[in-house]
Amino acid sequence: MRIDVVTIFPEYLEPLNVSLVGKARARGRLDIHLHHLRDWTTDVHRTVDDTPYGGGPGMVMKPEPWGAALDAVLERGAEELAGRGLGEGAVPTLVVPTPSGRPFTQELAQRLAAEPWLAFAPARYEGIDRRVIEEAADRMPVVEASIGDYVLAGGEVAVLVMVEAVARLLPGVLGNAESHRDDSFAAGAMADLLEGPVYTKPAEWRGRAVPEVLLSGNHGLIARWRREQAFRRTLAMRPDLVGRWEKAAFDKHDRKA
Ligand SMILES: COC(=O)c1ccnc(N)c1
Repeated sequence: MRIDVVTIFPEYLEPLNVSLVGKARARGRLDIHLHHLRDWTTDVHRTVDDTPYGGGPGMVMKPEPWGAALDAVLERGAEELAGRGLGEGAVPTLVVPTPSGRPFTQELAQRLAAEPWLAFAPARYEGIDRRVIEEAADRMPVVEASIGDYVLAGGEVAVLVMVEAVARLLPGVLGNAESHRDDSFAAGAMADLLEGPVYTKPAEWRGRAVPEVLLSGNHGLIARWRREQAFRRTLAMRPDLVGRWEKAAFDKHDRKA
């Protein structure tokens, strides 16, 4: 997967060089290119923002630098991907992190993980001039996504979240290929349930023993206990998900009947 990020704070994305994402890059699973938005400004002050039409607080990111930056991203990326035989005229899916976007969920992460090329447009200030997103949508898929109901100073932190959530789903990135099978929110038997408690050695620690069932070696009992624990945790922490899970479980049973 190729990932391009256009930003005025490339240093914010340094964490993409370490740990899981860093290893994926070193193994050639991920090819990440950072682009400094100010490289596409034309004035001596390298200005990327201006006052909002219609008045109001803060500043808005100007369309010209973004338009030129996205042109360059598409040109360079298409050349590189064509060189790898990934179809002439390939375009990225443009991901715009914004508090006014659709929820960034495990399902959306799975969808993005299936794409060969993603481009991220993190905004600062009050956001990017709307015409940039509209013009981009004329030439590539655009996904505006929020990582939660809160506002950040800039979208770069959301890019880190989204890239990590996507990268860990790429083949060969997580050590144990099954690791994300039972993730919270993953598809499959634990779909829509939160992950239950996990334990490791020692069997007793500060007077607290690991639940007996996990030491039993009875995989059927262990699987049932884990599902029950996941359901309890979901009921406690995210009762809103229980309805979805019950429906999915019912539909599955109903289909069998
Ligand atoms: C500037 O970007 C944000 O504030 C942002 C981006 C994505 N998700 C959010 N919840 C906020």
